[in-house]
Amino acid sequence: MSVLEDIVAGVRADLAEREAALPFDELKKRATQVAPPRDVLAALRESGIGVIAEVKRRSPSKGDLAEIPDPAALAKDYADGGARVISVLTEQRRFGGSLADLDAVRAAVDIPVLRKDFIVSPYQVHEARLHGADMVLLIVAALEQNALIALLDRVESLGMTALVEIHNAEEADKALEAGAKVIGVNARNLHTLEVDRDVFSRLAPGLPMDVFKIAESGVRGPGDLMSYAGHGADAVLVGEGLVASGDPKGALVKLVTAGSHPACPRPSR
Ligand SMILES: O=P(O)(O)OC[C@@H](O)[C@@H](O)c1c[nH]c2ccccc12
Repeated sequence: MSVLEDIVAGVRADLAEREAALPFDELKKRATQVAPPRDVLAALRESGIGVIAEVKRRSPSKGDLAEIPDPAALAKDYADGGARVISVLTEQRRFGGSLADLDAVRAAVDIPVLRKDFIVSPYQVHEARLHGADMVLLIVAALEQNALIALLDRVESLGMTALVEIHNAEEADKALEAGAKVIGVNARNLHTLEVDRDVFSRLAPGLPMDVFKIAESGVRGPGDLMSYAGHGADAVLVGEGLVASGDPKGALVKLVTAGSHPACPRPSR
C-alpha cells in the first residue's frame, strides 16, 4: 500500500465513526446554519505574492514538527503577520490535526481558513463548512475523476473555494478538466515523500493564465518564495518553514515582506 492509500484508509475509518455519531442529513442541516464562507479568491488576489500559513504539528515525512498547544494563538500570529489564508490540517493519524483545531482557528481569526485533509466523501465537505472552513483541499491523486468532479461541485455549491492539488502533468489535466480555478502544485512527492521544488516550474507554464497557482511545500524562506514567484506562483503555502522555525510569526513576516517587495516577481495578469 502506498503512503497515500494508507493515509486515506485511516481517514475513511475515522470518518465512519463520525458518520455514525452524526448522520449526514443532520450534519448538512447544521452546516447551513453557520456564517457564510468568505471570498477566498478575492483575499488571495490582493497585491503581491500571498502566503498561506499552515497549522501543522507533524507529517509522515518529517515526524514531529511542533507541539502547537494553542492553535488559536498561532493562527492569530499568522493573521497579524499578514497571512492571506490559514491552512489547518485536520487529519489526525499522520498529521496530528483535528476538527477541534479548525474550530479554534476559525474562532480566533477573520481571514479565510482552509481545511487541509484527505477529502474523499461529500460528508467531509459539509463537515468543513460546519466547522467554518472557507476553502477545502481536494487531492487529485486521492480521487477518481468522477469523485473529483462531484466533490468540486459540492465545495462550490456550498460557496466555498476548492484548492485542487496536483503533482504531475496528468493530474494537471484532470484538475483542469474538472474545472479547478485554484490549483496547488505540491512539491512533495506523495509516494517517496521527497520535495522537488522544480515540479512547480515544470507544471506552471502548462496551466492557464486565469487559474490561480499556489506553490505548496518546501518553502524554507524568502528565497524560495521569490523563486516560486519567478516561475509564476500567485501564492505559496508554507507549513514546516513556519512551525519549526522557533518563531513562526517572525518567519511569516519575512515571507510576507518578500512577497510584497517591489523586487518580487509578479504574476503576469
Ligand atoms: O511543510 P511544508 O513543506 O511547508 O508543506 C506545507 C504543505 O504544502 C503540506 O503540508 C501539504 C501539501 N499538500 C498536503 C496534503 C496533505 C497534507 C499535507 C500537505
